[in-house]
Amino acid sequence: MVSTSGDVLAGPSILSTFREELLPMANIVTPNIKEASALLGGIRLETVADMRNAAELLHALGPRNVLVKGGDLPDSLDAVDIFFNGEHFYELRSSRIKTRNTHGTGCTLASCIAAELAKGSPMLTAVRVAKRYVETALEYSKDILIGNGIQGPFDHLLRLKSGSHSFHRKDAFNPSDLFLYAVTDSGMNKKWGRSTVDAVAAAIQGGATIVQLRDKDAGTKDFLETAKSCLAVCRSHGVPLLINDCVDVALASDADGVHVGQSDMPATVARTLLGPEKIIGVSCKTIEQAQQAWIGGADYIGCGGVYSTNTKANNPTIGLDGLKTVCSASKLPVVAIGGINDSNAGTVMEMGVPNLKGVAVVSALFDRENVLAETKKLHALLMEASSSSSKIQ
Ligand SMILES: Cc1ncc(COP(=O)(O)OP(=O)(O)O)c(N)n1
Ligand SMILES: Cc1ncsc1CCOP(=O)(O)O
Repeated sequence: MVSTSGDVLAGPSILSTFREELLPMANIVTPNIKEASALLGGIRLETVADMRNAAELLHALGPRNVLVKGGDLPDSLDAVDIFFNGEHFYELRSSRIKTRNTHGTGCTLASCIAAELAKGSPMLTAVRVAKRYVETALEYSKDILIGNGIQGPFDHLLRLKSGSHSFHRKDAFNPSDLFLYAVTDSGMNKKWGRSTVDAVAAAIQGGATIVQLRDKDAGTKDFLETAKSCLAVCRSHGVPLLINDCVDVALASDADGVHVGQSDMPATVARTLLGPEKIIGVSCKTIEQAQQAWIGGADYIGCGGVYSTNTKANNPTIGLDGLKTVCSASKLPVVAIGGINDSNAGTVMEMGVPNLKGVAVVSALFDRENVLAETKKLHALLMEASSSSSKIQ
């Protein structure tokens, strides 16, 4: 209806047909901000909260799912889209790519969603994969010069040209992926009678935005097998998978990166082994450790334990004050960890401290009977908390 360049492609005369005939038939509708506003009688859409409201109002017009695209949202560093399936909201973030070559992104996104659905993907997965494709294609073609218009087209054939066989793979770390960080525990999953792979699939389905495979008991061979199986699940959903501690397993499985602690391989050595594109996270409790992680080439820090936990023995807590201190001084994005669950995640996120991008949780997701339901609950709560702290990070 309204292109990325602002051109009106469908005038007001057909708005009522859109609303009354097309939307009730649609499986998903994917308006940008201007289109959502036009469909809703010209309402103002200026914040993520406005986008959630618009998604709900559009859903009431009949489509089964709504994706309000926030690429044009003023003042946001990331591109934030709101997905609503009538039950839950999902805030899907991606890095804003500086380029004039954005012509056709909306059509491409919708076509890619349709193609993923045809392949049998669930709707949220299809949307995530499509977003990742568009983001990767924009990055790939951001500098091409073609034609004379203000906006250039982007290049859909990157996969063939770059020789890459997996465009789901992350080539650059996106800090917004730290929003809901699921850290597995094989003991907990075994206790509840499920495999790590099934648990990871359920967490992703529930809204986990990054996964870490943490298994303190497995031998290298079994750990590698589990990593490969989980990687297949994560890649098909466009969610990064990191390996706890074991750089060799990360390398052998081609996972997206590692998370290392203070007594593990130093970040600088891990970076040399893994190369520039893999993600490296480092556990930090102090400003000095955070500084060192940055110097060592880490991408993010895990800060905690914030609250006490039974998941990790002999791990002194730093509390909310310790978290704030490290976050404020950190040059890297931060994820809070330790004793975080649905009773305190809101408090952590509502603090709105600089650099804090999300929470990492083990037992609140995996020491539970229903991983899917727990992840959905925590995701909804984090969404609420981050929008009520009215931060667009
Ligand atoms: C995201 C995140 N933050 C911190 C940790 C803890 O890592 P570490 O200090 O290496 O302790 P173990 O997990 O190895 O027991 C983490 N795993 N993830
Ligand atoms: C691995 C780790 N590092 C610091 S606290 C912690 C455990 C977090 O587990 P839980 O989320 O169950 O408290």
